[in-house]
Amino acid sequence: MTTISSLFKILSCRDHVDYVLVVIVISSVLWYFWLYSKSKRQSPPLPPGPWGLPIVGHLPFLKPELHTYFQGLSKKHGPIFKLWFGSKLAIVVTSSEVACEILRTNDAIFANHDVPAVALVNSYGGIDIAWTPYGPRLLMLRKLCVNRVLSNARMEKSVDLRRGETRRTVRYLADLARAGSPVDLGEQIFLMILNVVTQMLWGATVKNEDRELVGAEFSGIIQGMVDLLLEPNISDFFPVLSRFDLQGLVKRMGGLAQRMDRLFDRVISQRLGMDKGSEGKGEDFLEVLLKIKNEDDEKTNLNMNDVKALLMDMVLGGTDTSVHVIEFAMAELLNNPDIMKRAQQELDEVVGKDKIVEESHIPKLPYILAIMKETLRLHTVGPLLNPHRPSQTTVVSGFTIPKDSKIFINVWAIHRNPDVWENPLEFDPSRFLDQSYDFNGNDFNYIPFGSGRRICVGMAMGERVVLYNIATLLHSFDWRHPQGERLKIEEKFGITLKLKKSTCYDPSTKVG
Ligand code: HEM
Repeated sequence: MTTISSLFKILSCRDHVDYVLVVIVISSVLWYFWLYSKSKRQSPPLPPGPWGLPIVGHLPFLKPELHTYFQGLSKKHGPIFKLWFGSKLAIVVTSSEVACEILRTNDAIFANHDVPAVALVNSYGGIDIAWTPYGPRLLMLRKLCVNRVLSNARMEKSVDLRRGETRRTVRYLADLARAGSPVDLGEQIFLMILNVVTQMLWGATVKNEDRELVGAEFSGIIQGMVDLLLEPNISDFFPVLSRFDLQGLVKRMGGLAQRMDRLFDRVISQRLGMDKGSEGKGEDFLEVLLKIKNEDDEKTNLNMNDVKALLMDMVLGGTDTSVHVIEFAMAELLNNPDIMKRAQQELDEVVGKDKIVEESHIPKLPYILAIMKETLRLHTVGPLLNPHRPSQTTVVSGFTIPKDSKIFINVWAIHRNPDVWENPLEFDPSRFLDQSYDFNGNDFNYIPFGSGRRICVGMAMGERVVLYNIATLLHSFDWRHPQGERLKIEEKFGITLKLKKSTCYDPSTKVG
């Protein structure tokens, strides 16, 4: 009672009424700010996305050609949308602006990859470049590879190893051409690139008589690993189940990884057994990596498993990608004889009709470079990059992207955006002749090698190998479809995009 009566007393006094009004106004303002800051503190929503089923989420609805499937969904759900793969949240990005927010503005946060269960097995526990999370160790490994193993200077020293392999394939194709036999070019390109890559890895180490044997064993293991990396794995969608390896994929990868490890041991012991005088002559990658391992440098500090994991990266990263770029380029050229003729004219002018192509000619072949760029635009062999993973929850384009979600950047769809590319489905290398796009990932409308901290470390080697081999195939032969038909160029989605059906070609020899 006393309180109420004193309140009345206060209110009855005019000074006190003013006082109360001031308190009410201040409280209202404070309350408003509290509400405002509370609403600010609530995180923005997750990106939109289609409905999924309980537990399995969107898994039952996925289509094998993920790149085209995601492109279709983006038309309905926008440039950034979400899907649940079991308990894993996937975020799909389909615009260069959002890709830039992820790969440039927030690059340090998103510069990690989501390691599939099987990849842990064939990468010595994820210690290689592709799976090491962003941090000092990754920076050290990448620097070492870019500056010392895959650098342009190092490439120069291994020119002879690459030339030998490519010329060997040309001689074989020339024999087939003379006999009038059509060529399964996909198979030949695979063997040629595999040999080129292995020559660079240990070509100066493995003796001639052992080469075929190592090559055959190696090729079988690589194919098996690529297939396993592609297989959808329950352990990745429900990590709590991973220890059961319900599909036995980890076990199968373990078998292949053991075979590969034995093969690495065999090659390494050959190199270690070589007499001191032969060191440095061949300049293969193995020799360089072993030298780095033996250096007394605290910052580098590689052990033998690190060396093997890096060799694995180069094999897996270097083979499939380059093979498919060359295969797509040749298929498009077969369908576009005018473009093939223009490329051959450039080669005849720069190289000469009766000479053979050398890597030193490459900087003088802008049209061949434009063919490679256009092939990588239209048939982006790394269509979704290697999915990135944020190390912390982040806001992108007004949406919350939770820590550890799986980020797919649909570069394939970005490269076909009609607002940027005129007639995007047409194969037209001349759009690259003005040099406005390069491979460095600075313009997010064109990022075939990725961009930022996780951009491909083998870009210099990939560019060289692809250009040199396309140039050699076009300069040495005229190519035709055996039945003279137009090819149906269909893509097959995988860790790398490839031609659905390998095609037969009719080569006729220009120079032997
Ligand atoms: C034309 C040929 C090639 C293309 C189109 C290509 C494309 C790519 C792409 C798109 C990525 C993923 C970037 C990302 O996740 O953001 C990548 C990563 C990588 N590439 Fe390549 N690549 C090629 C050749 C090579 C070669 C020749 C090697 C090695 C000898 C190589 C080794 C790697 C490695 C180790 C990574 C992982 C980098 C990391 O995660 O930090 N690539 N490449």
